[in-house]
Amino acid sequence: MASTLKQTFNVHFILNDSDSDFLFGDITNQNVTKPPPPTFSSFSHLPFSLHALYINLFQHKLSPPKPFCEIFVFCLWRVFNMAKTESESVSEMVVTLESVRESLIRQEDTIVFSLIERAKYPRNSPLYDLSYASIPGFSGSLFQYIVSQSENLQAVVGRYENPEEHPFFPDNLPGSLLPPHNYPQVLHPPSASININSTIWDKYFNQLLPVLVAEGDDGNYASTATSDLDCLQALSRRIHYGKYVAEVKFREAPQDYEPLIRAKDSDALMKLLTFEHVEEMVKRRVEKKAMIFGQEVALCSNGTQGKCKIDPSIVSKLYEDWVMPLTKVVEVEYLLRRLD
Ligand SMILES: C=C(O[C@@H]1C=C(C(=O)O)C=C[C@H]1O)C(=O)O
Repeated sequence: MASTLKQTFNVHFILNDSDSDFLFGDITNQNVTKPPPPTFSSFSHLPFSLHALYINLFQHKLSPPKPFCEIFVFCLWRVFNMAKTESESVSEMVVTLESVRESLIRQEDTIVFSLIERAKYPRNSPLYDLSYASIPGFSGSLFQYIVSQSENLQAVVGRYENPEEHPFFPDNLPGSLLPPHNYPQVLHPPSASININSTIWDKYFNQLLPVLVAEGDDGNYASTATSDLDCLQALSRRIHYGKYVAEVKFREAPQDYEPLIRAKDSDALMKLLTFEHVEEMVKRRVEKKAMIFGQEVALCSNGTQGKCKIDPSIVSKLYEDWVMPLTKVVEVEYLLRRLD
């Protein structure tokens, strides 16, 4: 289905409002019918009724004067170009299993780099200690304070308008002050309520940090907090991207998913959306990335070759134990709402 849509978008020119309504409607409409191919009459809005004149000339077998031909060709070129640009921006909205997997692969880089950065600092536990900092008007750890303040600022500048982003402190966030951006409407709207950041937070601090960083306190709390937040946001974006994965899987096989969704059979949905061989590749690839991105780079041999800034097996374990399982939890949650 998705590849059919992609082909459709790539060949069809948007020439008037009703055509573009048709295309934008396609994204959420499962009963896609093929749009009519562009015909000569599609160019009827050419300036100065050129097309009517041209048809008359053709019908009467007259040959138009040369400058007229040139203007006509120029106008045609403009219309084709406008149509092409618009058609390309529409095709960007087309998501396929291949394109979402490419995005997940790119997000691995962000996650691995952010973990390497966090490992630069020791644990710095006062940052997370509820009794360490007393901030007037705020009850919580220094880290919670930094995250909630950062999210407030990010909300004002539009971060959470993007359906790929999910805040850790969603309550009482201010709205965006920016003009709205036209994000592609790919997801089924009820999925906006899915946010498993509290689970991600818990696993990050209780399972990942203890094995990723060394014990100790170097006082760099603000920098450490920035690194933690980078990791958490990258992990959150990756895991909630499961919404997009679920949407394309649903679109590609609604006949398989619909009965399970209606039966609210979470276990069967989980089984249907799981691809073990893909998960195996993901684990091996992130381990390799951690090894390559984290290696010491020296111009001449100084004994640090082969040394790695983080243990690559931690990253593959992280993916195996909770990044992929949580992504699939998001996928199931999404599918359970898909027919609402
Ligand atoms: C994300 C997908 O769904 C599942 C989750 C995966 C993951 O989190 O990397 C990989 C394969 C699938 O079992 C996918 O099919 O690509």
